[in-house]
Amino acid sequence: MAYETLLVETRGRVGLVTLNRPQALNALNSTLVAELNRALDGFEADPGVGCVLITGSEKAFAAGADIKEMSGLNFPQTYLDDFITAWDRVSQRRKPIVAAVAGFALGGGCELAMMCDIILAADNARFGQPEIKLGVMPGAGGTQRLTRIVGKAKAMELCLTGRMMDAQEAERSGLVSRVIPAAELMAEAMKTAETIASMSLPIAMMTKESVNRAYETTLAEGIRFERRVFHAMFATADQKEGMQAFVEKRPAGFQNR
Ligand SMILES: CC(C)(O)CC(=O)SCCNC(=O)CCNC(=O)[C@H](O)C(C)(C)COP(=O)(O)OP(=O)(O)OC[C@H]1O[C@@H](n2cnc3c(N)ncnc32)[C@H](O)[C@@H]1OP(=O)(O)O
Repeated sequence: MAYETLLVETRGRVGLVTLNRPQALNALNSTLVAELNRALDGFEADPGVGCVLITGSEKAFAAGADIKEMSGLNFPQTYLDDFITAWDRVSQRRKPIVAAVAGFALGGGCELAMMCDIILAADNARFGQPEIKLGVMPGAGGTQRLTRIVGKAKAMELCLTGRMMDAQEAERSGLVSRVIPAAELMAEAMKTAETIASMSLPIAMMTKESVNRAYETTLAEGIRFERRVFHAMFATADQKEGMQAFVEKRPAGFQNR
C-alpha cells in the first residue's frame, strides 16, 4: 500500500522512514502518524530489518503536531479519541530506532525524536517544546521524557518559555548523542543504523529493553533485570558465535537466534 506522507524503503538491514510533508514542515497529522505506525509495524515484522532510521527534511525533522488539524478539537473529542496513544506506539517498538534530526524538531517533533532510541543531530537542528505558546503543554511525553533526559531545570525552562535549543546545547544536555555537519547527517546516521543492524537482532533488542528499564524502575530492580537478561543471552547461538569469532580473530556471523 502506498504512503501519502512518508517515503518508506529498506536499505540492506535498515528500515528507512522519511517524513514527507514539506509544505507543512513535516507537521504530524493523523494520516502521518497512522502511516508511520504502519511502516514501523512492517519493519517490526520483517526479520530482514535489524534497525529503523527515521528522518525528515533538511529544514525540519517535524514542526510538531499539525496545529491546523488540532485547532478545532474540544475536550470530549481529545479525551475520547485520545489521539496521542497512536503516537506513543513508536516508543513501544522492540527493534532499535535511530532518529536523524535536521532543522526543526519542535513540540511533537521533539517528542517523536525522544521516543526513538538514539538521536543524531545535524548542526542546524533546533529542539524545543513550544506548546505553551499555543495555550497547551507537551502532550506526547515531552514533560516526562525531556525532564528525565535533560533534568528539571532545563526541561522546565524549555516547556515554560517555549525557547528552542540548538544542536550543541542539545548535545551538552544529553538529548542527542552526536552533532554532525548537516551535509553528512544521513550518511552518518545510515552508518550508525547499519552497525546496529549488523549485530545479533535478539541481543540488540534485549539490550534496548534493558537500557529502557533504567527509566522505569529502581536501580536495584534494573540491575536484577539486566542480570537475568544477561544470563539468558548465553542460551543464544549468537553469544556462542560472537565469542568464538573473537577467539578465532574473525568477524562474527550472527544468525539472529
Ligand atoms: C504533540 C503535542 C501534543 O505536544 C502538541 C504539539 O506538537 S503542538 C505544535 C508545536 N509546534 C509548534 O508550535 C511549531 C509551529 N511552527 C512554527 O513555529 C514555525 O512554523 C517554525 C518556527 C517551525 C518555522 O517557521 P518558518 O520557517 O517561518 O515557517 P512557517 O512559514 O511558519 O511554516 C511553513 C509552513 O508550515 C506550516 N507549519 C509549520 N508548523 C506547523 C504545525 N505544527 N502544524 C501545521 N502547520 C505547520 C506553516 O503553517 C506554513 O504553512 P503555510 O501557512 O505556508 O500554509
